[in-house]
Amino acid sequence: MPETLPYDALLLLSFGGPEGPEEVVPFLENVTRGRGIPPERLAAVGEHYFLFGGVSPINAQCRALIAEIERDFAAHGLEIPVYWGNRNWTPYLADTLERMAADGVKRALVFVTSAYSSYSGCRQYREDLAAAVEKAGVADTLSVDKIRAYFDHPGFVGPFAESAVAAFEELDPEVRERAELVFVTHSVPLSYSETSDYVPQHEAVAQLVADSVAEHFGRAEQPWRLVYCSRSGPPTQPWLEPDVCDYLRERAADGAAAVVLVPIGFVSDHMEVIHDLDTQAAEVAAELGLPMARAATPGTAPAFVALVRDLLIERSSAERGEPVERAGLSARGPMPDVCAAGCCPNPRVPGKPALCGRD
Ligand SMILES: CC1=C(CCC(=O)O)c2cc3nc(cc4[nH]c(cc5[nH]c(cc1n2)c(C)c5CCC(=O)O)c(CCC(=O)O)c4C)C(CCC(=O)O)=C3C
Ligand SMILES: [Fe+2]
Repeated sequence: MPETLPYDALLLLSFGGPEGPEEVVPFLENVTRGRGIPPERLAAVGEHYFLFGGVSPINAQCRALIAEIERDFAAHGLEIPVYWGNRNWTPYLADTLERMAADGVKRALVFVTSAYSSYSGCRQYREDLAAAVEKAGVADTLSVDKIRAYFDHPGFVGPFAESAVAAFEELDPEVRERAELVFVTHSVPLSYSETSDYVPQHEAVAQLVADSVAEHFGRAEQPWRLVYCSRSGPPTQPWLEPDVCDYLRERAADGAAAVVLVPIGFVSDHMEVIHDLDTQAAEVAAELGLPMARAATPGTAPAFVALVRDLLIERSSAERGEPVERAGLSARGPMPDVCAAGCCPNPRVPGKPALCGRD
């Protein structure tokens, strides 16, 4: 597998989620340990999972993506094995690292199922990698690098551009022309967004997708708005706003004709998408009599699967000291291979060891 040297494995690293009712509470305990989430919020989020039989969609989505990555690698003659580990549920990252070391893996490249920079989407994964390498006792035998943030890669933006157009086309032709384009991502505390490019990166993706929509429908310009879902934390702590449901109420009051929601914050239909958008926001829109369509996430779109291969080859070439072409559609990307010292900090837990960064 010369194209992927010096790497001898790819590790898909994700969030993890429960796969049965009895797993919901222990999963939430893993996620929120030491994070000061109010008990009411925790109970409410538990209910979101119970509404879906206690099963998060995320693990099945990771399995499906890995199956497609393996097929894509084989079709392109890449023989590198693909492993899977999660931060918050089985298969736990530390267990996977232990198995990789036992299999003889020496240097792995990590693909995280989060496209943007922020504490939650980047450094927290790198801190968990540091902790898991320690826990697995593989620090001396197995090293890991992390693939850069890929928010503006054509393999991520392209599927959203297509699905946004498809969502407009789902709407009644009567309202399609006047439908408003609304991008949705996961809210984070302002203390995270102020210390990362989280918002400008989303704005860059939103503009690219809006440009594609405008071009497809032959419009001079397609206005858009970025809104947020899944706020948690105590009410006293400021988070990114507006919330998607509040925004829908505001737009309906102003006489909006229809909305197209594009969940650019999510690589697949996570709980936030199937609950906060398809259940909660859809309910609010129905009450308001506001027609709503929701664009698909990349999931296992061929372009997104190919993105993983492209980023693996990009990073492998870079590590071999070869010149590389880096795909990136915005002025904000491509991001550096190795995170800058002190990037994406969590002001509440400073100084935790993290891998894959200059610090
Ligand atoms: C930016 C971001 C992403 C995107 C980047 C990425 O993909 O990693 C993300 C992903 C996800 N978040 C997820 C689930 C949860 N996140 C929580 C809590 C929090 N998320 C935060 C941010 C983010 N989260 C933050 C700032 C908190 C507060 C606590 C803290 O400061 O860390 C809680 C606790 C309860 C609650 O308060 O909601 C849960 C259950 C799932 C699984 C979904 C599924 O099952 O399909 C996924 C993919
Ligand atoms: Fe989250």
